[in-house]
Amino acid sequence: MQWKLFGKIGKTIGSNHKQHTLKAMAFSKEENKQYSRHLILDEIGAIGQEKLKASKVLVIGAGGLGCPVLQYLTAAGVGTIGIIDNDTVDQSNLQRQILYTHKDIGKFKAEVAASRLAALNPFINFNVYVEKLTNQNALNLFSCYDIIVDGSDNFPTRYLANDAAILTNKPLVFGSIFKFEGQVTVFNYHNGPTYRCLYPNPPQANAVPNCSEIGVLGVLPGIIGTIQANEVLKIICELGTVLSGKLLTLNALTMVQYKLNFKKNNAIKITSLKNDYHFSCGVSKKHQQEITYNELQNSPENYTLLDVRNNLEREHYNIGGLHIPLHELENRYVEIPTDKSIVVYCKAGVRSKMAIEILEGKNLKTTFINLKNGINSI
Ligand SMILES: Nc1ncnc2c1ncn2[C@@H]1O[C@H](COP(=O)(O)OP(=O)(O)OP(=O)(O)O)[C@@H](O)[C@H]1O
Repeated sequence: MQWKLFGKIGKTIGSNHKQHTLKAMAFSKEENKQYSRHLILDEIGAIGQEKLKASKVLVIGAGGLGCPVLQYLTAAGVGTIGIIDNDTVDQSNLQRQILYTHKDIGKFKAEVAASRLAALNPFINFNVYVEKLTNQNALNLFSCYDIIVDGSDNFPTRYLANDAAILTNKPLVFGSIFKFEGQVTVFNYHNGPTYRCLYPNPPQANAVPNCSEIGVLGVLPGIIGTIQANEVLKIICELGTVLSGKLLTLNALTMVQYKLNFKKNNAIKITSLKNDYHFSCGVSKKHQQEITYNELQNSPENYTLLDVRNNLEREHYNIGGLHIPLHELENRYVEIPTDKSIVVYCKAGVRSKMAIEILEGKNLKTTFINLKNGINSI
């Protein structure tokens, strides 16, 4: 596993924060100054701050949710923070991923995040993993931390993180966002309810689009990520009531929030990680032909292009071809010529897959091919 350390290299102190020998931790004059507003809180004080320093938290994803989680955990003085993300900064991330600037476009998020966070708090150890969380690395990685925070944006990662948290006996602080709504809860807290108790069945193939497909209010991950960070601090400092068995939902437009109770389902047993989380989460159950943009460029005359993005995206940039937005496809598929194979495209290759599923049910006498990773790949 490839990882780097930023900031101060700290002592390794067990895997369960409750077992840390707190008296071994001493704060420098500088740390005392940095954490002074925590230190004067009766509920945190020196003991709580020592617990924070002794704790190790892994954050999956340094995106919309990960950025505020990381900032507040760093500022609060969580001693060791792991950041796993294999993605690079894209200009469209800057609307909500507040650790990054224009200068960071194209750089690895996990690396940029760690160097920015080290400037915020030089007393923290950062472990940077520029890779994807997979069923190959999850168990080893999770076992190095006390608490896991899920800031990812996809179902395979959520089910994988859930199962790995159960197998390594770690609390998993979950957050998710969709347009104007967010959810937060804590899974597997003291063996409490898990993601599979709340959502036993993964959604149907491509049934739920992600932020790049549907959009998200920029401030929403800030709100939800901050609530996730709050849960982490509560767990470490043993404060308040942890959101275990309770799903907090928040609508940023109405500011209405609910706390929905859910129970542990003892019939659900996780004994090992699954071989293929992509398959089990239905990202692509049915095999679809795919073509890369480079392959398409070799013989464009052999294909008709079909753009299924919305009007605004089309106006902003397109690579030609017919334009039928996904939501109009059911009514307008008859407009598609069938003399050539159809290469369907969208921004990231998700809506185009949904479009192909629809079109394949229409018995048109042609072949539909997905443009791999959409026009993002150009
Ligand atoms: N399995 C995984 N391992 C590591 N990081 C992951 C994994 N799955 C998702 N992520 C990361 O989680 C972050 C989620 O961030 P966010 O929801 O803001 O979406 P994004 O991918 O950055 O942006 P967009 O969806 O608009 O393209 C991303 O940086 C992504 O790389």
